[in-house]
Amino acid sequence: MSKTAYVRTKPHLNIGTMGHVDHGKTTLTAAITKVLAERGAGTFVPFDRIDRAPEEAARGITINIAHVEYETDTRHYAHVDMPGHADYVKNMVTGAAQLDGAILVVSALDGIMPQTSEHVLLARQVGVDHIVVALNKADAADDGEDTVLTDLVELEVRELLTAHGYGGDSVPVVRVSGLRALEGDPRWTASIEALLDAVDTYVPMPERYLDAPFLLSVENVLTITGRGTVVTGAVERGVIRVGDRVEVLGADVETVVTGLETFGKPMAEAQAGDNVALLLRGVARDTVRRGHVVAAPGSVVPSRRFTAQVYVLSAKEGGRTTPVSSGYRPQFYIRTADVVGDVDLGEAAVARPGDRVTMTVELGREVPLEPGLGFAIREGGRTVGAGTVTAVR
Ligand SMILES: Nc1nc2c(ncn2[C@@H]2O[C@H](COP(=O)(O)OP(=O)(O)OP(=O)(O)O)[C@@H](O)[C@H]2O)c(=O)[nH]1
Ligand SMILES: [Mg+2]
Repeated sequence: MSKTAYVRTKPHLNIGTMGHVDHGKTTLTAAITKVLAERGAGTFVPFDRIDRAPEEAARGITINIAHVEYETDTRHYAHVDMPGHADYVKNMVTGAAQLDGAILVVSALDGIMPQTSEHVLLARQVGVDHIVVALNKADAADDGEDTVLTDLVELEVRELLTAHGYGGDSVPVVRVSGLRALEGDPRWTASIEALLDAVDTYVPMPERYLDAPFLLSVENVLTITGRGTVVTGAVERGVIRVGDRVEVLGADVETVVTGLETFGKPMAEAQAGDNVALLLRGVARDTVRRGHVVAAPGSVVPSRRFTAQVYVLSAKEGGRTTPVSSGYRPQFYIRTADVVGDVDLGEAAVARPGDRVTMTVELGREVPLEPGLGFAIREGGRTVGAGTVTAVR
């Protein structure tokens, strides 16, 4: 079996759709691949191939993050379609951690809903610097030439983005219909073209740290029968080649990368920003888990204790209604890891919803940490805080 190798002809970026449940993220993702496939740049991925886990098909919602790839005239994109449902925000957090830009999908019929705001807040926290808005369902929002309702939703979205430091006045807001574009209606396929142009021009090519030692946070682990254990994720920094030695932090094994693929295409070398699958020599499937980190041997020292600047979400933002104090033990979502941690608030002693505080955290296990790293704090299935590491102890 020989597969066509991946050829890097254009800059590669990671983007994704986020937003409230049922606002049309998956439909829009399918529509984007359809419009580009008709341009001759990629393969159409129908809705039911994006939402493909059996539980998803049954419930009709996106649970796991789905990846698709496509190309515009100037760029190659890996696109993650993130879940909108509140229970699955944790997947959204780890998906967003690797995004260079995001398409915020807002239904023009419904306007801003709880996960619209939550996703914008989390995106800011995990370092997504550029958002383009797709005001979806524009086909159904207004009658005829009257766009009063959609105009109001647009204003509301711009305000929300400004409130989270995104410069809402300059963010592109494109009125689209994923559904009508999928059906081939030329007015609405044009709206998808306009959205893609906005992404191409508004989301800048990020700086890639190619000279740094290799690091990838494991998003998924799979077994390829007869070949071994494969881990997937986005390369955070550095370069990796077939034959390179790596260590898996968390599993405490050192091994060799014996295969490298991106979207099913073999590659000899992957670099920061690429979405890849790494075949690891002689590693048992159950020793590696999501949240482990694959890195150049000896290049990172994992730790447990850190100091952070944290924003405690207000009740209105879906956070707690009561303050937290030292001894609080929520879950910390760091890169793709999900680890329990003990909070020490020092002299402040308590933090109320809506407060910005400094805290020291003692994690339940060691993970690679560094100043500037963003994370989310969750408890009982909801996000209660978002922070940035300021010092590692
Ligand atoms: N009228 C209209 N309906 C749409 C449009 N886009 C999506 N829908 C409908 O809205 C519903 C939800 O669409 P999805 O694409 O599954 O929404 P989602 O945001 O991916 O939902 P989750 O992944 O569960 O958060 C479906 O019934 C779609 O057919 C659109 O542009 N116009
Ligand atoms: Mg979906």
